[in-house]
Amino acid sequence: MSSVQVLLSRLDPDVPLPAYARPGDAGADLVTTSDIVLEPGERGVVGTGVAIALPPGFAGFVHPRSGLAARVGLSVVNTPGTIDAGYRGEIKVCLINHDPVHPVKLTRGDRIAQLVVQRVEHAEFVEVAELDTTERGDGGYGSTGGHATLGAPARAGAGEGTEK
Ligand SMILES: O=c1ccn([C@H]2C[C@H](O)[C@@H](COP(=O)(O)OP(=O)(O)OP(=O)(O)O)O2)c(=O)[nH]1
Ligand SMILES: [Mg+2]
Repeated sequence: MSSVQVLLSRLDPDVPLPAYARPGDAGADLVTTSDIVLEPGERGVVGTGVAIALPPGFAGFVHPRSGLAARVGLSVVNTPGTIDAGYRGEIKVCLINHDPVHPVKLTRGDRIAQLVVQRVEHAEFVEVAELDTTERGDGGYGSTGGHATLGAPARAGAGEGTEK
């Protein structure tokens, strides 16, 4: 995998730097600098202890970790969070507990999200009178079918999805 050098400043010297867990991983894990308990449905912004200087033409995207999402319902409210190349502040993560029943307890140093660094383009928006015709046209939001349907309202206290 190609790599790009990203300058980093540690704002909290005692927490681990973002790191790729395995060779070839797309995301470098980010840690929380604070202990936090999120009640069901609650969100909270945590620091990661680092600031970065992405080169022009790159952006960072803060994604949830799938293991935490599946095991405890932890996600990122604005997933993926966008880190602009010009941003020099601390990378923060707006976490949310999607579990309907259990609180999520996080401890300083826990890996809570992952940063994906990608090349991005700036669009040059060119206004025209009419756009070209395509097979999809203006069909969206389930126009190709295959979407789920609503079931009966959930029981109070139900917390676990059922695998069928
Ligand atoms: O998960 C995130 C998302 C954003 N940011 C920082 C870096 C980013 O460059 C800046 C602005 O993010 P964004 O543009 O998404 O937020 P906004 O609400 O549009 O703020 P602004 O008006 O400052 O652009 O906030 C984070 O630290 N973590
Ligand atoms: Mg913005």
